[in-house]
Amino acid sequence: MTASVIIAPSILAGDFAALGAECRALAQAGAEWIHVDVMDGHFVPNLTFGPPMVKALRPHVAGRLDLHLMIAPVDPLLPAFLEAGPDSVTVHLEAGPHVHRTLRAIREAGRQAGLAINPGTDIGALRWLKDEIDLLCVMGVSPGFGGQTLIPATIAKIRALREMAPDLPIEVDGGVTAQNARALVEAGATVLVAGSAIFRGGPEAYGPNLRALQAAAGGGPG
Ligand SMILES: O=C(CO)[C@H](O)[C@H](O)COP(=O)(O)O
Repeated sequence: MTASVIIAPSILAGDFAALGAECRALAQAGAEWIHVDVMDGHFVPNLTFGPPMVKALRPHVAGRLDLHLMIAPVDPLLPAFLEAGPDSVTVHLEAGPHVHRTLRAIREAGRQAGLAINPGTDIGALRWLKDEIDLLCVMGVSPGFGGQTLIPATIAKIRALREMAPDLPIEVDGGVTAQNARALVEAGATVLVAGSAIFRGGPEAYGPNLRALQAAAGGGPG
């Protein structure tokens, strides 16, 4: 499993005055995914990007644009975000009101459907939703801000989810560092979203930071 670990830099930690350049610099450094966090100031206590911003970023993302919607309700804005051109769209189980319908709409639009779960949310719902999703996003922190510390119980939670869904890509988002990457991957994570761990040191450090996280995770390039 470690050979296919993907590092997905979270643009939330980038320079908001130069996001297109940041995406290009990350691709140059070897990133194959860019994780884009949409926050609504309601579901989470922070406000970031709307559909026009995601659409403007799209041409600057050479690989996969992994869109994470931290908004509630999500359905009214979903068509505009789908039209912005992401490869995958992740919505929160907690955002409701009808997540099954939302996941279906994402797949019907030809995008990969992701389901995110907050640290305090029980994993039981996965049993009923796992056939509807292409990606499970396990929050390692309470969503809203970068730079937080991983909640330790995340590791046991990922392990339990991996048992429930042996083949499902599992992304962990929030608090990922070179110190905890190996434990997260050994528990079953296949995608590591990282903001602070990639962006610290500026653009010249993106490549070394990506490679350090990949090496710590124990996988090859990804
Ligand atoms: O979704 C997020 C926060 O809600 C971010 O993607 C996440 O926090 C990444 O930042 P860092 O690696 O600095 O924790």
